[in-house]
Amino acid sequence: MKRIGLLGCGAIGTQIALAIDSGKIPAVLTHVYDNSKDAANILVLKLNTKPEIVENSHLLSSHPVDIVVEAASQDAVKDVGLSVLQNKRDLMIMSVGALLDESIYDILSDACSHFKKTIYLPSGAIAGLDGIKSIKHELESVSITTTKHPRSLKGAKFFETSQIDLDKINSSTVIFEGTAKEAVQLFPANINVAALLSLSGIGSEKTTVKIVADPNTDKNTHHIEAAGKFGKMTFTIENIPDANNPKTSRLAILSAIETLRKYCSDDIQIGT
Ligand SMILES: NC(=O)C1=CN([C@@H]2O[C@H](COP(=O)(O)OP(=O)(O)OC[C@H]3O[C@@H](n4cnc5c(N)ncnc54)[C@H](O)[C@@H]3O)[C@@H](O)[C@H]2O)C=CC1
Ligand SMILES: O=C([O-])CC(=O)C(=O)O
Repeated sequence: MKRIGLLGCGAIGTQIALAIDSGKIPAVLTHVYDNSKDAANILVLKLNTKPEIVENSHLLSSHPVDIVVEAASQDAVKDVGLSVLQNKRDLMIMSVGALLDESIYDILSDACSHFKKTIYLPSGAIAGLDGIKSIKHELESVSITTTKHPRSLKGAKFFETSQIDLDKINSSTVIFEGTAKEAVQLFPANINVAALLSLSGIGSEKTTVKIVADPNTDKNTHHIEAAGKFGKMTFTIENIPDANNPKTSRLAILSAIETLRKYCSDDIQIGT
């Protein structure tokens, strides 16, 4: 049975832990960490099989786990990613935006080959990455338009310098247009999907992002358009937001659970 260390006990981390506890993921959750001690304690209370709460994030991979699952923040990836691989553990990353920093990407990618370990990036809150990966050498343009309720965009770095007041938006409004690289820096908890799209396709400078605040939506919608020599692909994913964290879609949680289930099972593997 695989042993899992969990970094981040919020919306995604909690559902992953419950999926392990219920046997849906055939593994044991042995260690957890969250910057918020309360978040870690509340999670452990919900579990039948209690993991140990470690004192800092680096300690997760010093224990004999097979994989560390990051469901915390881009900073957490930058802080512990390398040490997880150096300790010869696999790593699953949800805060994929961190990898659009080329120096972080190169360090982690080199460490994977050096230590013979793998980083897993679940498809998160979107679908279609199998197709994008297959046609990446023939891709000419990729765009993603993400529409969320203003409450799901609150707290983003973007608003520290923008004049836009989310509380005053009363109809669907484009609040950001730019590259994926800019988007993940300005909206670190909202647009990791643009990082997944960039890494699967033509990179973060050529992948374009539009973010729309719509007070009349109750979904997190991602509309992707890709075109090139191969033809054209469009995907629209209308996600139900998580009840505890409206920034995060239910699909992101389920894709994390499915990626881990696959990692922990000897099974037929479907898809590219
Ligand atoms: N790849 C994808 O498609 C998606 C990725 N995400 C990303 O996944 C991550 C987790 O998402 P949620 O669980 O919804 O967030 P959340 O905000 O509900 O939970 C995050 C937890 O991590 C903790 N945390 C934050 N930084 C930390 C650090 N440096 N060290 C230790 N603990 C830390 C927080 O205290 C919090 O309890 C976020 O970065 C989010 O942006 C979310 C949705 C989709
Ligand atoms: O869950 C979503 O809809 C997308 C999201 O927050 C992200 O990509 O960071």
